[in-house]
Amino acid sequence: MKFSGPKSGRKRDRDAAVGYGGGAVTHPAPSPTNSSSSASVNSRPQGRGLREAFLSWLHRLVAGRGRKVSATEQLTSHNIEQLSVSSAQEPPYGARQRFSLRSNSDSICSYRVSTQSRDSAVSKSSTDFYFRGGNSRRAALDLSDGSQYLSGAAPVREVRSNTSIISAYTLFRTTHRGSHAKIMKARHKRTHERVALKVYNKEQIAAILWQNISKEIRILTMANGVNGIVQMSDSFEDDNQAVVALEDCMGGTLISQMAQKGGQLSERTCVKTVVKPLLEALAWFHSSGIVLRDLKPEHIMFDSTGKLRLVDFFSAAIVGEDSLVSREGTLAYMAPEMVNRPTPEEVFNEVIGNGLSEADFPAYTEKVDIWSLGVIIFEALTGRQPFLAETAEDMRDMQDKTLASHGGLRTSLDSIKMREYMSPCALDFLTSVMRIDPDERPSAEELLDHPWVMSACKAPTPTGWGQDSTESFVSTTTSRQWAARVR
Ligand SMILES: Nc1ncnc2c1ncn2[C@@H]1O[C@H](COP(=O)(O)OP(=O)(O)OP(=O)(O)O)[C@@H](O)[C@H]1O
Repeated sequence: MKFSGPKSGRKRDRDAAVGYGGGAVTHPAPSPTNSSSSASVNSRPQGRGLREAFLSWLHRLVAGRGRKVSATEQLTSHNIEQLSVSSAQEPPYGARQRFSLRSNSDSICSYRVSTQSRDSAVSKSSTDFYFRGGNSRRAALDLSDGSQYLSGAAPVREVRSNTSIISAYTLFRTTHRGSHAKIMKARHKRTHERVALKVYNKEQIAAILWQNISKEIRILTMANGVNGIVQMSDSFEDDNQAVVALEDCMGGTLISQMAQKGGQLSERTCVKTVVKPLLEALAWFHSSGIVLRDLKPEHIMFDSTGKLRLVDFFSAAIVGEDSLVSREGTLAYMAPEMVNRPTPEEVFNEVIGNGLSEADFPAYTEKVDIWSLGVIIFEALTGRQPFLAETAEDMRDMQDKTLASHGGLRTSLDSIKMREYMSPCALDFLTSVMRIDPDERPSAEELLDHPWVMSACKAPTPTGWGQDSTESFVSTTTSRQWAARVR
């Protein structure tokens, strides 16, 4: 398989986000021959075609959204396997078919079904079922674990009219046009609360990524009350648009804070205002099975009191639901194991076209976020991005060369005349984080105990942005002791 390389992360601008190129995925109309199956389906009325039973079940499943479906209508992944395998019109591996189905539902779900073909030599294969309900809504259903839907455990969101959320606000002002959404500042008419409305126009997003919007809303719902994560006060989604009302992070991004401090942060300020709260937020995400995949300074914001708030979970993955195989994020902050990955569209096309399953691609882990954290801290302390390249190949080369060279990161610091400004303890922190081998990177939880973090947080310095100091510091606990503990 050959995949196109990501865009460069050199320029600090919104276009640097990569991995979302390509057009919308098309969903062909169902072929009548697909329905000619001879397999039987358990728990379904006699005499009904498999395809009709399947359609009916899917329809009810989506329409019910979390309501219990009666036992006679249940069609398990085992049945789907039979349906796929016994298809009359067998594609090369027997188990791959695509259905385009109609549904009146306005629910949002996009799921893949992994099937196993008994008749083919391929042990794993995937089938993607796509729904197009109402106005070309795309949704697909994960039948591999239909139980969560059948039992009513699926998250059910209130669906309201677009105007009801928008009309609650006034004084709109667009402040950012991103790759997926527009950010508008506004004020709530009744409470006078200032919000940042994130407005997605689905026409401008590849259909294969629509599910990411619902996922972002879900993650924001999960993060309710969690420190270090932007708080959502309202959300709305329909066929064409999604709007999320977020707390307004009036302190700006890490980039703007660095700019105000002359381009870089002192170590103490960096640890207290960025590293520690970021590690705490990451520890929460990772223990909740969420991998961010697009951690960068533009997504690190601050509220009016200077408290860190992470934003933008469009590219995040939920472990166990999403496969961690495709390339996401921004090249400059991408972990080495992520850089040469295929885009989501490329993975999708491989699955549909070549009989591969997503499970055939090697998966990465939450350690991709730990790498990004290292790059961000390096940048916050030095004002420079440690790795800059135009292409994925160059980036991998640079990561390897920098870290494998004698002196590693120290050499990079020498080259930008920064070594004298970084304490040995800070350098030790960065060196332990920026490892080519993800297994060698400590977890967020472990990093919270790193002497650099511990000692800076004990020191009696101002909280928030307050008065900054240019002083660097060395911890009393040796980094070696910490390293021995986490190994
Ligand atoms: N809650 C918020 N309060 C204030 N500003 C925000 C908020 N959320 C986002 N922003 C601003 O909007 C920018 C883009 O937000 P976000 O990354 O969520 O959207 P996006 O469409 O994914 O943009 P991009 O493609 O640039 O990443 C942020 O970098 C920040 O400057």
